[in-house]
Amino acid sequence: MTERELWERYQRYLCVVPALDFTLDVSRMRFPADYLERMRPRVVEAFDAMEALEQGAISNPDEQRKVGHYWLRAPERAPEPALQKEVTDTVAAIHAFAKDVHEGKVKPQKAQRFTHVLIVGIGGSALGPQLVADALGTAKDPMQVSFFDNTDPDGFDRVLAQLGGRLAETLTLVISKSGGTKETRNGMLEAERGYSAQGLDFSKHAVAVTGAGSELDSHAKKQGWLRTFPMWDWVGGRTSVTSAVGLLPARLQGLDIDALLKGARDMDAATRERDALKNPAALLALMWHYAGDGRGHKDMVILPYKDRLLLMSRYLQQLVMESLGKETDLDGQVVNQGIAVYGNKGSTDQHAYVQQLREGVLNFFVTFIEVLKDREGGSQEVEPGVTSGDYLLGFLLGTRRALYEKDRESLTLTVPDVSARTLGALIALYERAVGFYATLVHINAYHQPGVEAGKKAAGVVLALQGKLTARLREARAEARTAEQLAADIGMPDEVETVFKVLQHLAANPDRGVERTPGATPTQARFRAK
Ligand SMILES: O=P(O)(O)OC[C@H]1O[C@H](O)[C@H](O)[C@@H](O)[C@@H]1O
Repeated sequence: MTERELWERYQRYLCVVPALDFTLDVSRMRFPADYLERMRPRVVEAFDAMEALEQGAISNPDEQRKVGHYWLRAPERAPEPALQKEVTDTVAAIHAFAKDVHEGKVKPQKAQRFTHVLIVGIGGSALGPQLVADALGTAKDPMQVSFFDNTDPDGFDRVLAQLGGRLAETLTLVISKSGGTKETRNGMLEAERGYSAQGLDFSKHAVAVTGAGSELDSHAKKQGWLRTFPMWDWVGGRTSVTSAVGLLPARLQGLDIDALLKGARDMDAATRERDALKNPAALLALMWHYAGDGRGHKDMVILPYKDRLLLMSRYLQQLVMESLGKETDLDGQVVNQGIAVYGNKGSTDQHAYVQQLREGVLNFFVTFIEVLKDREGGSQEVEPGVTSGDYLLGFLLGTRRALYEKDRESLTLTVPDVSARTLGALIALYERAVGFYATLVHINAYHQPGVEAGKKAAGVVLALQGKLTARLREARAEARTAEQLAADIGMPDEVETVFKVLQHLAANPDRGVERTPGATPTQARFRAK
């Protein structure tokens, strides 16, 4: 197509949300003229399914759960008055608690004021808070935020070392919907140890966000933590950023959570529109479907031209891949669905992988995110009449054109700024697009059965380690190979796992296992020290 024809196509398909100053441009997707018409029956089905979901249907059939994240931004739409009240009461409680913390009414054990927040969580209990904190945070925020989002010992040490003596002024939020996630439990225990090492009582610095009656809920109550905020079974982890999971950290950081909610609410309103061409979430889902033939054949590359949106791709990775990456469809047929998501930011990536995007394997489509506002205040000129921000736009348009010339398709989202309102809108847009896409390809977007397998297998490894260390203690000074030890504990077929566990224990001197090299690495001998 010529530039003129593209301009026509741009105007024809431009999807605008005036209330948010938001546009979605699909002109650089080469879908045929009749594509949207052909998809109409499935789109109608997707709109119907979404309406039923918002009205409180059991839209997550495997777990027999309602899916209510949209009610978090519009409590009046929740199907039961009790739910509405829980949502509004929780937002009010978050405001009141954060105010008390900022004013020093809720204060730490041995300092005047809380100045830091340490968030302990993983997956949906960390990615949303991380995105919001990084996108909207400033050096002037009343509280700075750090994260424990793994069970990496060195990761814990690094964050604690950065906090140093300021741990005394740090409020720790332990966030877990289920309240039983091991990485988060470990992070909590490691944080507790950090406070104790400084002569501080963890419970006087700790707040939980979790489901009522969970392990974490009971623990927090028993230990007399400062406070607990609720999570509900009708909010999925990866869509929980507009619940206490995302709102509490953001409000403590000093961010405008009402604007975040308003942005999401306005996008929700725009994405209830039943004309797909006027509904950015429906159009987005249709473009994903077109790009990957409804089979996820093309990866979604997220390229925000703004440093503050760097974590968007990581956030969307969970939202999209955990929702859409499914073995079976709603009828139990094996479909192995999904869309792979990756990305970082432009123009930085132009100096990294954009080479492959332009010339290499054609297995992707790009989503450009354009932010109109350059910065707070004015910009200097880096060349006569040209600012750094002009360069950023130039690189976006240049890369988009260079890709299009080589038949590489792209979508462009344009937003006015990176504000709480805009971020809320982007989050809501993708939540809804994922929901629509799931109906287009007939899968349940709201469960994650595949995640459990890895967790169970990890449990088996730790149980094996218990047997192994008991056996090593029994064998005392006698050094034995992994083969021998696997046979000793009655698990000869698990010899590789036995070897890996021994190798790890021996590499960490405090674990009491000594390794004597053998003719090959796997013939090494191990004994208790
Ligand atoms: O919030 P939690 O219950 O601790 O769960 C944290 C994460 O754990 C699991 O692995 C799920 O797959 C994620 O969807 C979830 O966000």
